[in-house]
Amino acid sequence: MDWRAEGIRAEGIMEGDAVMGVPFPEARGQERAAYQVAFCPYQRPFRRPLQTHHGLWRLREGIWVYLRDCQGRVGVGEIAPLPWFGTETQEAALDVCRSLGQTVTLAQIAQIPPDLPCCQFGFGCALEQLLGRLPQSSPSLASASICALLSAGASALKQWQPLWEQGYRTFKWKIGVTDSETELPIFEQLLAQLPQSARLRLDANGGLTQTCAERWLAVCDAQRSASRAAVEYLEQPLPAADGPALLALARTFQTPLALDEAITTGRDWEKWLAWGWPGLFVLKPALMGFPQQIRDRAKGLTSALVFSSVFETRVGRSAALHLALELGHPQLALGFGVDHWLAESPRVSINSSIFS
Ligand SMILES: O=C(O)CCC(=O)c1ccccc1C(=O)O
Ligand SMILES: [Mg+2]
Repeated sequence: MDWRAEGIRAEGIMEGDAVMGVPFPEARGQERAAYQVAFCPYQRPFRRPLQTHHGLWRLREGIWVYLRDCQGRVGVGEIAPLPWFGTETQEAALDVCRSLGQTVTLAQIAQIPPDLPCCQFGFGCALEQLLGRLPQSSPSLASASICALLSAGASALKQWQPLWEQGYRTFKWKIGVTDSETELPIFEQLLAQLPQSARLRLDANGGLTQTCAERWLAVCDAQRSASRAAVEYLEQPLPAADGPALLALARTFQTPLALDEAITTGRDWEKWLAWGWPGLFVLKPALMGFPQQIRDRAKGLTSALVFSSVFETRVGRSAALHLALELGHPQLALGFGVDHWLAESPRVSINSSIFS
């Protein structure tokens, strides 16, 4: 994969802001600036494998990207691929990093193509941090503004209380992992246990059939009128490709729906907007390309955006949370309560020896 050649050729057309103006408005006039570049792949195991409709996930892999300019200003970003959401693989991202020499220009970064959205995010965040557009420090957030991810199945019944005591008020529970005969009774137990002020998000990861989704939503609607803890929404009940069926469900039931797997690319995003999707949009910044594109895409949608983690380390998390605070609605908990799932975050250090 040699997109670098493209980037170098493209430098000729970098005078105007046709290309540069979009991803990095702060850097106008610096199109030819070259940055020293370094990268560091990491691996981070799950304490327990994460179970979703897509299967078991045991190891989070990604890459930290470092840039340094001629004044010694440094920025760091994270590439955290999620191929089962349609992004590039870790290997493809490593190919991109390895294909670079010791320096990269702004023009080359701006030319990373949309089929490498995690690379766009990683390099884009590193550059924005260096330019002062994204802060270097992580935001600190109260647990009440974060949604904590519970284990699938009956383990959730024992898991929510300690998290409640830590201040979490919104929880997410994966469904469509086993059959609904097993999951529905656990769901009803969970709702009965949770304090009335708690909110529960369900995430099927596209794993329900039409009939099953209707059953789940009928139960969710009934629970809403029973003034129990509320189901805030059901995320991606049907496969991403079932557009018309998803729209019909959203229009039939009271319980809101959220799109996740269905909106992984910019083009999907446009399509669902054009269809007039009445529900919520899950936005996983680390999968969504350049930070500036994320800002553009979020415009006018604030109250419908649910920001969500992809188990990135503190580098990507910090950038994603800054974007969430900038673009999201304060009443919608951020889907970043996932740290209890992973082994301690690998250490990230920035010092000169990173740059050869
Ligand atoms: O969104 C959240 O609250 C937690 C994060 C989460 O569920 C998730 C994390 C990694 C990959 C996919 C998903 C998902 O929403 O399906
Ligand atoms: Mg989801």
